[in-house]
Amino acid sequence: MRKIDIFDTTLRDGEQSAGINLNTAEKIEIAKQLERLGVTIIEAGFPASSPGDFDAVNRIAGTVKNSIVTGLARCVQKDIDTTWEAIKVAEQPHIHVFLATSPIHMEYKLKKSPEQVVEQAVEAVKYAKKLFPLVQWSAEDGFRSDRDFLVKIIGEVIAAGATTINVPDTVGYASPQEYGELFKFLRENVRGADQVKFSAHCHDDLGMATANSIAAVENGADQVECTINGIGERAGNASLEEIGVALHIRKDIYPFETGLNLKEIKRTSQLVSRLTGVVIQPNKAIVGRNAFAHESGIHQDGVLKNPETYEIISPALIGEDDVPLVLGKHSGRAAFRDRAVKMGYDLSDDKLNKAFAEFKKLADRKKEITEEDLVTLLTEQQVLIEDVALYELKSVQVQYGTENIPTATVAVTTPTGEIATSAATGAGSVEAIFNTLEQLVGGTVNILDYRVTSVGKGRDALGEAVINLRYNGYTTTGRDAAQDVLEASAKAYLNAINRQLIQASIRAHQPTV
Ligand SMILES: CC(=O)SCCNC(=O)CCNC(=O)[C@H](O)C(C)(C)COP(=O)(O)OP(=O)(O)OC[C@H]1O[C@@H](n2cnc3c(N)ncnc32)[C@H](O)[C@@H]1OP(=O)(O)O
Ligand SMILES: CC(C)C(=O)C(=O)O
Repeated sequence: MRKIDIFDTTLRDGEQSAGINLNTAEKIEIAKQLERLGVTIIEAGFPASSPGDFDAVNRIAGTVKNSIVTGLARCVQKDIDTTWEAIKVAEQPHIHVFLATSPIHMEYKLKKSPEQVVEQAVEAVKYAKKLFPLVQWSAEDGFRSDRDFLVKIIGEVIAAGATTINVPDTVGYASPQEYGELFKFLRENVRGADQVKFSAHCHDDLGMATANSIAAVENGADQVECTINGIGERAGNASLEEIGVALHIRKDIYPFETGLNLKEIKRTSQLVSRLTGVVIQPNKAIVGRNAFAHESGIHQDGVLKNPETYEIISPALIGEDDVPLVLGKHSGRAAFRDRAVKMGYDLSDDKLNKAFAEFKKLADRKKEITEEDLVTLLTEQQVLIEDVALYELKSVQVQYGTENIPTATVAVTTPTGEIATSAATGAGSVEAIFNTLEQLVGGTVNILDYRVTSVGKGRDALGEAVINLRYNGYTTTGRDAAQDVLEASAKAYLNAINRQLIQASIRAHQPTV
């Protein structure tokens, strides 16, 4: 099988994503994980761009042993010298020099003629080659460049000593067919093409980065440049996990070997997400939270009978634990029964059907059915429990003024059916309400977390309050929504207390599960 080198640029092009700024320690941690993942080359940064980038590239070059470490440089001596200072500690020093070749970049950005660009590229590669055994040269905006010009300049940089030629689709404009054809054309027409590696570097502006990278590989590229989770400038780069897994899963049509240790993918993806702060979209291929989550009844039924009915990738392939079937409003009896059995419940068909009917009602109201919800539903069917009396909010009133101490007066119906009223002050309106409710429910309540968010948009959006509290030695989360955030907060508080009452009753009746 033909070897395809994975050139990871998470730490360079990935860090060029708006809002990402990694420090040296974070970059080293990611680089070590990329090494475990088995990438061929790690582009650790752009050493001449800042002392921080220099330091990170230098430390990574001295740390990573099983992947080649490279740094980006413009075609200027100062950048190349700085990159050498950063990279020379590496076992196989590698540099990535680039210069734009498209008419628009040459005329407006570089303000140079095509002849001057050829000269600058050749000089830079010759200079770099005196220092580095491995020199990659990139024709920035290569896809939008004139093909004859590409043939000429690439031929000349190969003669000058380049060992890899990268032809990026810098602005994500190519289609898979066009990008593939470009590689075929260059392989067939560039002088010295057989002496170098060709590399693909795709951006995802039109959502085609992965497809374009694979088209390049099919047409002669030996290396693909990509990032973890597809992060990168603008819409991002081709995503490493998509390329690696696609080539593996479809090796029937892609007979290529990447050398990646696919089991490290999930861990790498989560590390990058955590350190960059870039949340992975739930439906992101391969690494999204929902990538292996079957929610609908017909799919779940099929997967239970044979996972391959709906699963082309096993979660274990990328190092992900078994993903339990998601129980939601589209789930069917088969998935519900499967979960009940896995949780240790042994219900008759009749009881299971009753629990399932309750589950469907709840799923219509709630986005996510938690394990705790299921315990409640299933235990209610397993044993008969008496109705649990709960607290109910009757009224809440707050006196607030910038010159006054906020005071809340709250009335509730207690589990014994009485109406109880109390009042208390607090540093703010919410604290005054919580202090009053604490008096009403009795005992000590510790608020562990409290958040208010708006549900929907606009002035009339509902406020949703979520509160996590500890009461009677147990922790529960309550939530509620109301037009007013103070009312929502009071209801969420009582909801959390009520859930404890329900849980206490269930615990008293629950079999060992
Ligand atoms: C497609 C890509 O992803 S390319 C990589 C993009 N990454 C980055 O730019 C991140 C790091 N960049 C930086 O920190 C800064 O831009 C620096 C340090 C590199 C340069 O900063 P400055 O000297 O202030 O220049 P500035 O960024 O304003 O402009 C870039 C200059 O480099 C020139 N240039 C651009 N690409 C190249 C190149 N490949 N080779 C040589 N010169 C280049 C531009 O023409 C411009 O020159 P000018 O000032 O004579 O017009
Ligand atoms: C420097 C080059 C390879 C680049 O990042 C691009 O063209 O997108």
